[in-house]
Amino acid sequence: MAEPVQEAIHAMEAYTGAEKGYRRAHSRGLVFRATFTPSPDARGLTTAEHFQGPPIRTLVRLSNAAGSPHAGDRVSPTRGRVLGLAVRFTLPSGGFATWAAANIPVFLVRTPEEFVQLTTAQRPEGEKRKPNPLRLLGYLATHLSTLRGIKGVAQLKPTPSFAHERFNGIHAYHLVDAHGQRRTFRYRWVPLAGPATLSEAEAAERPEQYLLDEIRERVSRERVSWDLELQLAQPGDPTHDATRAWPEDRPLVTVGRLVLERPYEDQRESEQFVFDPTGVVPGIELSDDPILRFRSQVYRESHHRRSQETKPEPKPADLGQ
Ligand code: HEM
Repeated sequence: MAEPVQEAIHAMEAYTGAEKGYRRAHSRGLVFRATFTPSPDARGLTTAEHFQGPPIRTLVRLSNAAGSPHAGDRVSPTRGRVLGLAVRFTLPSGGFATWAAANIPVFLVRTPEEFVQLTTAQRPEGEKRKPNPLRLLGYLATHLSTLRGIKGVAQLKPTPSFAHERFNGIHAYHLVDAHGQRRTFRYRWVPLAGPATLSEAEAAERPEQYLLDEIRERVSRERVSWDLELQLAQPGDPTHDATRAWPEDRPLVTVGRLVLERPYEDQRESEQFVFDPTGVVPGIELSDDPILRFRSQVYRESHHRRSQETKPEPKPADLGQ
């Protein structure tokens, strides 16, 4: 296996609070049954089968990005957490297509090597087990591109609900239509509930972990949905650098709507699922972003390890009950 994959997994296991039996990132989450309904506009852009017409049965995993399953859903009353929305589309021909997105505008690093360096630079040290700011500054001094990602993470506010978060696919992909025309895009899940944040006082009142209970309860009483928007690139927009956003004036096309239905009935089973961001089908192609293919390998290794480990018995609430 490629060396950087093992190094990345090692860095996550050693420095992010990852626990045996859990995902090495986004360890705490809940899977929902959902429906994805493609819009008529989608068909003209891609031959991908889940965009051709009838609603598609989908699984959605909402997660806290932390390595530790015990991490809080906000860093402090004024700072939120990175959160994830992963999907698995059931294809009409059998099999699945998968994606995984996060509520940050850009990623922190451009290459697998930078991921290992940054994760290692943030390692907890000393008696208090805190990261050494000088080490991080040393990394940043030679990697200014990471500042954009750090700003995005630092600007996250505590959220009342996953239902108010926008999740970005971050990497570039290509659409291929029936005539073979290719268009480059990035995707985002835009919440129909609109954006919302908690005030400092409201956030201070929330328990450390509140988001999974909140979303389970919300889904039982109202429709929770996101529109899938594609941002179409113009020539010259970078496809290989996840730390750089494209200008906001690029055209956006809404290609479908995702609606949560109910928690998946067997959360033990769904904890075994892997939401690989390279899980595309004909009609969608991967870009040259080196992080995209690397993620696929790292997720496979994370799954390999966690599926061979004994996980502590989860709380009933985490089993979708
Ligand atoms: C070098 C870059 C990255 C590495 C090494 C990495 C690593 C990981 C690992 C090890 C997992 C757990 C996989 C499993 O056990 O199934 C994971 C999950 C996840 N990652 Fe990443 N990740 C990277 C970049 C990203 C980016 C750019 C995004 C957002 C666009 C993202 C979003 C997610 C989400 C949403 C999950 C949870 C998937 C689920 O619910 O199963 N990651 N990541």
